[in-house]
Amino acid sequence: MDVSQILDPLNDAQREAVAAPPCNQLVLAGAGSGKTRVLVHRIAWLMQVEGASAHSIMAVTFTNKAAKEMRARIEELLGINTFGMWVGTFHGLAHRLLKQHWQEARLPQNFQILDSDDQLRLIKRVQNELQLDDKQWPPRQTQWWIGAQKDEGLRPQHVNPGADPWANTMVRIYSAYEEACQRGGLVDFGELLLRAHELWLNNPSLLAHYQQRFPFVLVDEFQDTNTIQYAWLRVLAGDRCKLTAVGDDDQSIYGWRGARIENIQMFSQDMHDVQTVRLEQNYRSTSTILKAANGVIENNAGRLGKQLWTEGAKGEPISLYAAYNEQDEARFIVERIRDWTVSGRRLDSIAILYRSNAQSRVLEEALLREKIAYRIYGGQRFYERLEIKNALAYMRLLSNRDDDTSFERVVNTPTRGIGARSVDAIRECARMQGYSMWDAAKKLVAERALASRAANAVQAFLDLVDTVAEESTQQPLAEIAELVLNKTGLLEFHRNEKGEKGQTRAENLEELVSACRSFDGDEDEERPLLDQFLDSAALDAGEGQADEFEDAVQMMTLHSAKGLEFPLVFMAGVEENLFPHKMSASEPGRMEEERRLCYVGITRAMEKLYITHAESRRLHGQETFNPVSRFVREIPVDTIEEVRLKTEVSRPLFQPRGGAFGRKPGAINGFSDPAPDDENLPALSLGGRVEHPVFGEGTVINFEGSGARMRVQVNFDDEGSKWLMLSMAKLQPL
Ligand SMILES: Nc1ncnc2c1ncn2[C@@H]1O[C@H](COP(=O)(O)OP(=O)(O)OP(=O)(O)O)[C@@H](O)[C@H]1O
Ligand SMILES: [Mg+2]
Repeated sequence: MDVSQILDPLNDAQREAVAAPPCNQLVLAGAGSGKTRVLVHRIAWLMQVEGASAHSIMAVTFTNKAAKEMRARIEELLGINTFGMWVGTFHGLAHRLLKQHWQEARLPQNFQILDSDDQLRLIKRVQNELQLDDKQWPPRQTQWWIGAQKDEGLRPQHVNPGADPWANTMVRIYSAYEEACQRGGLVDFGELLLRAHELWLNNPSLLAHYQQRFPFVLVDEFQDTNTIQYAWLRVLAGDRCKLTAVGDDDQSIYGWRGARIENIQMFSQDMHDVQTVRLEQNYRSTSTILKAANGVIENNAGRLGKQLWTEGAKGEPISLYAAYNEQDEARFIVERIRDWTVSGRRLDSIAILYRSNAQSRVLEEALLREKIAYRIYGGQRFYERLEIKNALAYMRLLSNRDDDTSFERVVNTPTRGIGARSVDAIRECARMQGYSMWDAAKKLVAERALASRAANAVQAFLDLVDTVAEESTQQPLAEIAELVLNKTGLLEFHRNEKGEKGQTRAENLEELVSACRSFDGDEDEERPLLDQFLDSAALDAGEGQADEFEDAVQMMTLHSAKGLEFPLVFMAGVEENLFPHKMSASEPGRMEEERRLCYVGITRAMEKLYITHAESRRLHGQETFNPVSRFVREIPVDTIEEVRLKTEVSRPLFQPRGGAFGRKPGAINGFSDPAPDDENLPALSLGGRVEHPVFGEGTVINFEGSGARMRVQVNFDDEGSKWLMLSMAKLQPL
């Protein structure tokens, strides 16, 4: 039997894990140490050497994509089909199980999965039936609460609300919601897991069947399992099945969604005869990148503690770029991508990582402008996002009431009591009369052809659009966008959604205001800026996602980058309040989770890492000034190098005070031989005092570039040192 292709590509510690006799295993190791590789090779080993059939193996992965890759890799190693092997995410596997055993799970055969939006709507309906006011009982909050109970494996009857009236009401809604789901044959995401768990608990013979079927279960990214997932695994494993859990406590980043790092420690206690394997050699990154990552994560307390080393080359230093704003940041990244591809590298060797979804917009625009293909991993392109399309539809109606697509899109968004039947009637009338839907709606209302409630709602919608249109005349584009978001209730709707999705949608909407603010339009165009903007947004959306096989830059949030690796990585927006996210500041636990996220980000890079931050950033419609992230300061200084733009002037222009800078007297700009575009710039001198409208007073300590692109570094008395674009910074010499 030739097992060399399974064992040869492994080091000793990895081999020990892969070739161990069947046992419970915990592989605990840092990023890039080959945990996922061990998992894959272990499966190959079990099949090749222990005689396990594909049928007898279950592997849990973090994404469906990872599942696919795992199968492909095993098939490549063994040259066999993995048909019958269960590989997937917890949710995917639970769904598969429930589909097969719908009767035992007390579900109708054609049960439907409720996505988060549908779930919210159902919760609203249930609350209305219970005569609970949405304002007092925000449905998002209820949704979040029910999800949290399910993640902990709790049904309504398991929750003890005590005398707390709030908790009592939550339990009441939970019960009613559960009944409604059961009546409708509906299963939400949390329910998939809970139901699958109960399926086994309630059906011992079925459980016995699966325990026999799956003597081997392997789990990747174990540090991010929640209570119900872990319970599910343990029940399945019983005391016969051998469980291999692979993880890294330093990469636990889903605590906010109920994941429990403690499961790693529990594992050794709960399972017997656990072989614990530590992998310490990193194969992914240069020693510089590894050192930086280690430097950051060391600041967390209570780690399980791991050493990570590499034989890899030292590589290039990490480049830190202080952009003066988000546009400059995007421009910088695009230029570096160009440099990289000029040297013959592919685009898909590059990833741009960011903390929040809304950050992608400026980056996307810069890439589109430069015609660089990109793909947003695990998400949609900005202008294709549901909430953005809704807002744009309103803006289109302002400009053209006869835009039927937009009319249909938002006539009942956010919901205002215009049902499908009324919309059908409007569409039909429009068709018969050759009207636009807008005109048809007006006609039907005037003729009292709709039920009175619907008619009122339609009238309210027509009035709303007219009013916003009226208020928008002569307004700048960004104000129009703000009017739309506020008056239509779109922003409020998403803000009231509890949980990450609502938060993300609200942020994206605010980001749309930023997009409007920085939209210049074409000077030669006579059409209103609004129309130009709408066209440009439609074009951006129409470009479509680069398809799966096209060579493209990968863009994603730091969360979705887990488990992946790329030769070149950009971490963008590494600023306080953005990353660490401002919501984490108050809780030490959350701050440590943000730091782990930073560790995940840094360790995605194989050869080269760029970290960028912006002195000023327009995000979510607001201009913010954030200092560089504390995480950057935690990176050892000898691994990092600040990127400076080349100074384009060679003549000495400086006026050091007291000669500390050892240059000939002179001003930074404007004094000797001013370039034409220098004329409006304030005359500053090195060592001179200046005042900034936001940062207050400070001392000029450095400069680079020239003319309109000159940047100066000012050490502000209260805010510390910052690089500012001289032409934009509104600095006053004192
Ligand atoms: N023994 C080895 N020899 C050569 N390359 C290896 C070895 N082990 C792993 N690698 C390579 O190192 C990289 C990291 O491996 P892998 O993705 O399995 O690490 P990981 O521990 O799962 O990382 P993460 O914590 O980020 O999920 C991969 O490119 C992998 O192919
Ligand atoms: Mg991995």
